[in-house]
Amino acid sequence: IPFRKNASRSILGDMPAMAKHSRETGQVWDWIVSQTVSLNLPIVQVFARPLAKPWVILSDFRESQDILMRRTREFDRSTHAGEIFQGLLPDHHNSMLSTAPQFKTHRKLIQDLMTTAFLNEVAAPRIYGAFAALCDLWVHKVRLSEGHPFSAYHDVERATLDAIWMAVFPLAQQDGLNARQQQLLSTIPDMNTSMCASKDDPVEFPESPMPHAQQSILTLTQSLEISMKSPFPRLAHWFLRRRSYMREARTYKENMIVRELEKAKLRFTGGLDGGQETRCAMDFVLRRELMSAAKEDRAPKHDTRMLFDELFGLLVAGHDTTSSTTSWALKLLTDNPSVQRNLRSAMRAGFPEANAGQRWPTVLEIVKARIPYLDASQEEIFRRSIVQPFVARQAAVNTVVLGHRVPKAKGRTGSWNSSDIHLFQPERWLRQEANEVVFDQNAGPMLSFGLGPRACFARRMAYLEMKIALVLLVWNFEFQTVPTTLSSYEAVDKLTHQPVQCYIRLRKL
Ligand code: HEM
Repeated sequence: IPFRKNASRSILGDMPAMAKHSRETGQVWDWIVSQTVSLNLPIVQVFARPLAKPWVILSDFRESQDILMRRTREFDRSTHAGEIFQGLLPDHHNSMLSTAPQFKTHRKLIQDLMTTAFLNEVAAPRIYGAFAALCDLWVHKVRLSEGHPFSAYHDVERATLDAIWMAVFPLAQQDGLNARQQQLLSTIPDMNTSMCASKDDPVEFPESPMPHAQQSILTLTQSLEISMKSPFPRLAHWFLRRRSYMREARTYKENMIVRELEKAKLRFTGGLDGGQETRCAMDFVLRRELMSAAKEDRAPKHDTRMLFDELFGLLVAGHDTTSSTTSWALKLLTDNPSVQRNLRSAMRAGFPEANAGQRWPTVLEIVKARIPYLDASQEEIFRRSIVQPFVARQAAVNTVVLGHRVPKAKGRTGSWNSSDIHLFQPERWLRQEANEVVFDQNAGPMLSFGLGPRACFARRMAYLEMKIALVLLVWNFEFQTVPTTLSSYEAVDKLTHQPVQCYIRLRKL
């Protein structure tokens, strides 16, 4: 398998080139992908760690699809990817190989969380509440910004953290982060925008302080950037965890889960058959443990490390990914006004009662909605944002694929035209069927959530969240163009692939 000749001359392999690129651009994964482009091959080797086996970079969708979905005995989740999370989440299934003895028990504990019952009845109303709070906040920002752009980055980060927090633990909407931010802005009469030299100058709003519990989750999540970028993830995270701010964040997080568990146990004192109000993911997980214990005739185990880490893992995996995706979505919609207009018209037609009543679509209407252009837009957002730019597997047995080109398998998935693959075009996910336009999820390749048994556990929740976010935001606001100095497509690789700039200029509709 070809590799960069310079890499083979040093014990550090490709590391110096990767580190230089990362220092200069803030990105890593585009350098790795660029190797397949410069060697003009779909399979190359990268020596990313000293004295370790190289990474094989495969940029052929069909081959990847085959490995992820069908060759699951030959390839398991990569140990290196697991090590990135191990320091922070040692007892989360994400850190484990599929063959690990505990993997199935962990998955069983959280299996109810992607059921339609949980998603539609518990997660959807809470996600809706979080994005409704974002819309309310932006009404204040429209008033205060007076047509000036502002960065949406922290607002989106707060909305997605609120959404996953409310889905995992009980948290009243008025205690959400954006509700607090809204309270703060409601007390400000104006932002003195007349002092700005130009209408294109961005406005900076004051931020309400982050509560300790939420700040601890952000601090701990951000710590993964260090393990993500290090050739020795476990060691790098071990050193980081010795720092006092990390120890403090961990203590806050642990105490918060202990408190929430105690409250949940009280909610469950009605016994197995009575009074079990399942209000959040924590309650679903506890109910599953009670059921397993009753079936196996043993006492329920509430305070296991497995339970702590699986719940905490939902917060970690659930906010950074959706926050980065929503930030990319705002940029793409801002820079593609015709898509934004088409999407809004499709929504107005798709929610006729809300349109006639001049009200927001309800959460139930959004969950039930089948609007091909909305589905296509969110699919295109996931395709174009690629917030996790790689899917990692390791060979579990000796296999022939790595050294040899394998003929392409023809599958149901279509293909993209390389001349327009970089464009944001929801239409690529639509096709004509008899007299109607339908959404076609197999129109072309996309690996944004991985594939196969170790694909994103919460893909259904992520789709639900993006659908609710798109409906509420595009229904309520027009995203107007922002100056080119505030709309670059530069990115930075942290835990996820994030835009450096996420400025918006809003008009309330
Ligand atoms: C736009 C949003 C999201 C994107 C793009 C995304 C993407 C991904 C990707 C690419 C993987 C690795 C898949 C593979 O190796 O085949 C993954 C795994 C995972 N994701 Fe997501 N994700 C998103 C949202 C979420 C949310 C909201 C949660 C939790 C509430 C979540 C929980 C997980 C978990 C637990 C895994 C590990 C699965 C395993 O190890 O088997 N993700 N995600």
